[in-house]
This record gives sequence, structure tokens and C-alpha cells, in this order.
Amino acid sequence: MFKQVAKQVATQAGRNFSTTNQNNYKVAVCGASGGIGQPLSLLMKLNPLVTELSLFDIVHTPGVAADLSHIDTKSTTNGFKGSEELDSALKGADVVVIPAGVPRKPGMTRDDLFNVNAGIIKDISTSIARQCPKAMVAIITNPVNTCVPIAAEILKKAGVYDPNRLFGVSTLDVVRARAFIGHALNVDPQKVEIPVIGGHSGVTILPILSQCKPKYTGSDADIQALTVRIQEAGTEVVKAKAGAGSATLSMAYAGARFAGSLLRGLNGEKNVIECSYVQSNVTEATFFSTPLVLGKNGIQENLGLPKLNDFEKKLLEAAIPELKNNIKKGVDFAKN
Ligand SMILES: NC(=O)c1ccc[n+]([C@@H]2O[C@H](COP(=O)([O-])OP(=O)(O)OC[C@H]3O[C@@H](n4cnc5c(N)ncnc54)[C@H](O)[C@@H]3O)[C@@H](O)[C@H]2O)c1
Ligand SMILES: O=C(O)C[C@H](O)C(=O)O
Repeated sequence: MFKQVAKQVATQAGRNFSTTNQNNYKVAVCGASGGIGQPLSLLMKLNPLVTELSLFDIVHTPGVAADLSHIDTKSTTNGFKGSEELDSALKGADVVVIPAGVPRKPGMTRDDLFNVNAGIIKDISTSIARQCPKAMVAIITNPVNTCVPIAAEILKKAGVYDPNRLFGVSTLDVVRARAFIGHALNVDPQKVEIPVIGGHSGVTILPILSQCKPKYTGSDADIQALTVRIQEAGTEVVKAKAGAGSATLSMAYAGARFAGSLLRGLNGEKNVIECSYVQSNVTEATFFSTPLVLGKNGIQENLGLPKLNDFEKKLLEAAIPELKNNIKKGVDFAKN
């Protein structure tokens, strides 16, 4: 499986280069020893655009780094352990991917993770401001809807905030939608295109099935059921893992795809498009995921809301109040 993914990552990385590509980037993974962090770091080690892989965690990174460093790809791999090594891990990074923090157990909401994870995001963002203020920052840590506004406020306080370079990773929602639709329609999921917009929790996850290519042909009841399945897919995994955490392998795949797209944009590739949760004026929510064109400076263009049908307009209405609360919680935390 990894061979296939490596081939895909390599193919993605190899196409449509502009003549000014740099082709050598430092990627830092914060939370690199975790359930997501380890396979994500493996996939980044396989990405040919990466020349320096920096692995940070509060435990185990020397071992994870030693292990990965024996893989015969060009990047160097270094492990950094404990808060006193965070600055060194981040120094000069081009892309920082953050899966640091606690995951859900059955019965918990993503918002229940706030008390622990908000402080982790605050500390990492503070170090980013010092060590790599121009980096593309991709936050996987939940609650994503709240953690991204926290990071924005911390970067603002440090005077280095660039809204085009801060991203909440909602790629797993797109990956899941493609998987479920591909299998339902009996087409290759890799050929399915579907925008999933909004945020990354429950009713804030908005799969826009009316814009699916190929056309999603289910009945109204099928559309309703598929929408709820995509919105609740994280909980499906949490329940199946029965106390052993949440999605890790599919998230590592999704995180590597998103970080790979950031690198492709940085490297001058054209038409790199991903949905991601970013500062936005597309709706009343000040952070919102829509399809984005990624380039050398992060967001090159926000493609805005896709066309919505009446069902999807109702979903959007239900999402906005929840998103606004999630965002306010993050802003208040960072300000106080
Ligand atoms: N955005 C998404 O779609 C998505 C998908 C899955 C999981 N997640 C979230 O990702 C996070 C990580 O999930 P996981 O399954 O990998 O958890 P995990 O417990 O397996 O790993 C988390 C890692 O973070 C490390 N960590 C804790 N505090 C840290 C700190 N201050 N600095 C650096 N590292 C620190 C831990 O030591 C651990 O290695 C959770 O918050 C989870 O909810 C998000
Ligand atoms: O559901 C979770 O808690 C983890 C993640 O957000 C997911 O969607 O799998």
C-alpha cells in the first residue's frame, strides 16, 4: 500500500513544474510520534520535494527519526524531543504539519478536546512565530474549527500572521466523501471530485453532493444518508476503535496529500486545488473551508462557495452558528 501511495505522491510532486521550482523543502511534523504522526512522517519521508524532515514530539522522536532515517530517500531526518527542542525543530521550516494532541474516545465530541489541545496549539504557534514565520502551517489537531483561530490570534500577537499561510486540515472529509461515493457508484474513488466545505465537526462538515463529478445519482434519502455518514465518519472510526483513539491511517494519508499539495504550490506547480479551513469572508463565519488554489505564497485564490441546492443551503444555515461559536471560543482563549 505504501508503495502505491509513494508512487502517487511522487507522481503528484513531479507534474506541471514551473521553471522556477526550488525542489527542496524543510517539513516539520509536530506530534510526530503519535498515531497520525508516525505514518504521516513516513509519507513525508517518501515525498521527493522534501529534503529535510524535522520530527517533534514530547516523547519517542529520537527512535522514530532513527527508524525513518534508514529509508533510502533523499531527505535527512532529525528528531527533537520535549518543549526545550521545539524551537530547533521548527527553525526555518517551509511547511509545518501539526497532529499534536489528544484524540477522542467514544462518547466525546471534538470540542471536548479543547482543554488539552488549545494550549498545545498555542505553544507550537508561539514557536512558529519565532522560528519560521513564513511557513505554511497545517493544523490537524482537533477541534480544528477552534484550533485554527487560536493559531491565527497567536501569530497576530507576534505580528507575523499571514492568513494565506494558515490552514485547518479538512482533507480527510474529502477523502472519505470520495471513498464512499466511489464505492456507491462503482467508480474509482480517485476519479471522484467533490467539494466538502464548512468546518471539521458534525453539522459543520458540508459535502456538496450536487457538485459531485461523476454525478451522484442516489435518491433524496440516499443523499440525506450519505451526507450524515460523511459528517459522522470520524465518530464511526472512534466507535470502531473502541477506546483506542480516532482515525490515524486515513488521516495520515489525507495529511500527506494536503502537505504534498502545499509543497507542490510552493514549488510553482499550477492548478493545485484543495479544500481547507482558512480565514474567510465567503460566509458570516470568519473561518470556513472552500476550494482554494495553492501557490508559492499559500492561498493564491479562494474559489468561494460552490453552487448549492436547497438541501445544501439548509445544511449551510445549520453550520454557521456552530462555526461562529467554535471560532469565538478560540479567539477568546488566545486573547485571554
Ligand atoms: N483534522 C482531522 O481530520 C483529524 C483526523 C484525525 C485526528 N485528528 C486529531 O489529531 C490529533 C492527534 O491524533 P492522534 O490519533 O495522532 O493522537 P495520538 O495520541 O496517537 O498522538 C498525539 C501525539 O501528540 C503528542 N503530543 C502531545 N502533546 C504534545 C505537544 N505539546 N507537542 C508535541 N506533541 C505533543 C503525543 O506525545 C502523541 O505522540 C487529535 O487531536 C485528533 O483529534 C484530526
Ligand atoms: O473524529 C475524530 O475525532 C478525529 C477526526 O476529526 C476525524 O474526522 O476522524
